[in-house]
Amino acid sequence: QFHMIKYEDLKWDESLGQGSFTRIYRGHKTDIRDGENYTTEVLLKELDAGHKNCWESFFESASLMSQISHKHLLLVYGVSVHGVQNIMVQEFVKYGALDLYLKRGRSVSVSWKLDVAKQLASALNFLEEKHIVHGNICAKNLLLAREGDQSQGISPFIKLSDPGIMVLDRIPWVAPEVLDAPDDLTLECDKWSFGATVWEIFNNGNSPLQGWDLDEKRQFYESFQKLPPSQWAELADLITQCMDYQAALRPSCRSIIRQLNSLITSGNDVRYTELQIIP
Ligand SMILES: N#Cc1ccc(Nc2nc(N)cc(-n3cnc(CCO)c3)n2)cc1
Repeated sequence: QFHMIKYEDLKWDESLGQGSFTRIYRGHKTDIRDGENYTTEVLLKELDAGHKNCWESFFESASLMSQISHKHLLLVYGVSVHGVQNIMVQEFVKYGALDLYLKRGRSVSVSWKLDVAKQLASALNFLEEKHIVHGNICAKNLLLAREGDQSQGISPFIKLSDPGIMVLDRIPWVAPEVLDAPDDLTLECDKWSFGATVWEIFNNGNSPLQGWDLDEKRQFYESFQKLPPSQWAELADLITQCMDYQAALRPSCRSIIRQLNSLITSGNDVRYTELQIIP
C-alpha cells in the first residue's frame, strides 16, 4: 500500500510539537538514485509507541494519502518502522498547520480566505469523485505551502493533510450522524467538516465552541444548534448548508465551489474590510 523507508535513511532535526498520540519533527531522508545521494527535507510524524491501538488508523491514513495524488493533497513518501516506533514520512510543507498560522495573527484578506476555502473544496471534490472519505477535515489538517502575496497577485497554496488519528472530541468538526455510527463515515460527513473549517478560516483559526466541555458539545448537537453566523450573510448561508443536520441536504462539492466563486466575485465588489464572526 505504501513505500517502506529504511530508518537509517532518516535524520531527525527539531521537534515541531505534538498532535494527539503523535509527535512531529522536521527531518531529512536520503535516497540514492543512480549512484547519487539525495537528501529531501521531510516531516516525520511519530506515532506514540504506547498507542498501538491507533496503529491501523495511522497506517490507513498513510496508505490513503499515498494511493492518490493531487496538488492539494499532502504527499506521503512512506512509513518507517523501527522497533516499536512507527514513523510516517511526509513532504515538509513550509508554513505548517493553517490554524496556527492564522492564530499567529497574520492578517489575511477575505479573498485570501476564500481562495483557501476554494482549494479545500477542490481537494474534497477530487476525493468525492474517487469516493474517498477523508474523515478529519479541519484547519489543523490544512497545511500552508505558500503564504501568497496580495500585492504581487500570488495566491496562498494549501495541502490537505492525512486524516490522522480520529480523536473523540471532534465536535463540531465531526458530523452529528457519525457520533451514533462512527464506522460509516460518508462523503457527506466531509461536507459538514468543510463548513466547520470555513468557519475557522473566517474566525482567525479559532476553534468553534472553544472551551466547551464534552457535555455542552453533545448538547449543541442534540438541540440542533448552529455555529455563530458570520456577518456576511452569503458566507454564513454556505456554512449552514454544509452543516445541515440532514446529511442528504448538504450541497455537492460542485455547488460549494459555485457558491464560493460567487462569494469571490461579490466579495471583490462589495468592500468587506474585516469580517469578524461574533463568537
Ligand atoms: N513553525 C513551523 C512549522 C511547522 C510545521 C511545518 N511543516 C509541516 N509539514 C507537514 N507535512 C505537516 C505539518 N504539520 C503541522 N502540524 C501537524 C499536525 C496537525 O496536522 C502537521 N507541518 C512547517 C513549519
